[in-house]
Amino acid sequence: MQLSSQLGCQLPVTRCKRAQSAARPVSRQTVTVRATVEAAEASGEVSIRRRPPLGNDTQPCGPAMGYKVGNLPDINQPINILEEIVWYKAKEIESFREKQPLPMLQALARQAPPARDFKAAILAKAKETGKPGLIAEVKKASPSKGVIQPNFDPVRIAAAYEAGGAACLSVLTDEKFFQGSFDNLAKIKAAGVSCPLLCKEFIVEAYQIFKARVSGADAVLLIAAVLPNQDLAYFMKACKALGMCCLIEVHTEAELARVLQLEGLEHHLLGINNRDLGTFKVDLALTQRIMESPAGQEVQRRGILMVGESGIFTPDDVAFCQAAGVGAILVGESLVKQGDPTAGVKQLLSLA
Ligand SMILES: O=C(O)c1ccccc1NCC(=O)[C@H](O)[C@H](O)COP(=O)(O)O
Repeated sequence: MQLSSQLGCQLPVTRCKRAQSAARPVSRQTVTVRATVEAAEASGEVSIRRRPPLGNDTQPCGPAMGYKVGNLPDINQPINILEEIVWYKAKEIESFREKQPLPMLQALARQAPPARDFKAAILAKAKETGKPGLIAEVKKASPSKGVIQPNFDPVRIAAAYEAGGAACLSVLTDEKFFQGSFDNLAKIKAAGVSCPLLCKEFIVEAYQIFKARVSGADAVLLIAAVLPNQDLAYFMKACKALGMCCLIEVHTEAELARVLQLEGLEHHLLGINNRDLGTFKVDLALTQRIMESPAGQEVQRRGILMVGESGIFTPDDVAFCQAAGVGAILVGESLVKQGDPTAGVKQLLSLA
């Protein structure tokens, strides 16, 4: 594979630089000056820090964007759940890599059946139903709600979503915080479900993209709060080489403005996640606000497929997101907790 030598480097350049700068001592004053909510929101830059490679005991992990120092008892603690998840990923990836080194995954990826067209499946379903294309999420648990579906059978749920009219499926693979797994993804793929599959993971290394592909994913999630544009571009390139599409997720208008500078977005999807990662509150009005902003208008002008994510429970919520201008919705909790997910999908999309 052409890209294998480039992708053999596990740390994109920007991440190496961040790790170095994290090693410098951080004064309280620096934190006070730089770490304001306004600065984080206005910049649209990455708000999630990486854990220093040698651990927080030996290296401070840097000022926390978005938090006033008075609100943060210890800058070496994660500022929110997303940062906590991302810090844990380093350990998790290391343990995966011990069992399956990258060259092994790359060889398996070369033998895998080709990825299916995630974006085309959404557009086709939206045309057929007149509703936003549904990405239905196979989600057992979450940090905000704990266990959502105790009677969790990923293959049964995936097949039921497809029968109800979902365009694509999202499969949570994070084990520690969502009780998901890459095995669930592989099982759903092996069961012959024909909806294209999104690997819902917290990607920080190209290794995870290969693991997703080998497990049957057709698309992966990339989170703008975690990844600077240089990393996003690098991972988009890796996905393209593997025939996969990306769902690039933003939480703010400024993040959207930043990711709009990336090339080739027309082949991918952008998502607005309505969940505040500090409070866990979901607010669909965020999708509306961002779609009405100058960056949102640019998305519409350029015909980029937009996804409304999180907190969608009723047909009215679907109509609200559609009116805001999104062409797809990503729904987990409200569908997965239903006894009959097929009926749940039909009801949500008001399909006969
Ligand atoms: O779901 C959470 O509690 C959560 C917490 C921290 C980071 C991400 C989280 N969820 C991931 C998602 O984006 C949702 O699973 C997805 O958008 C579906 O949301 P919902 O329909 O509200 O289950």
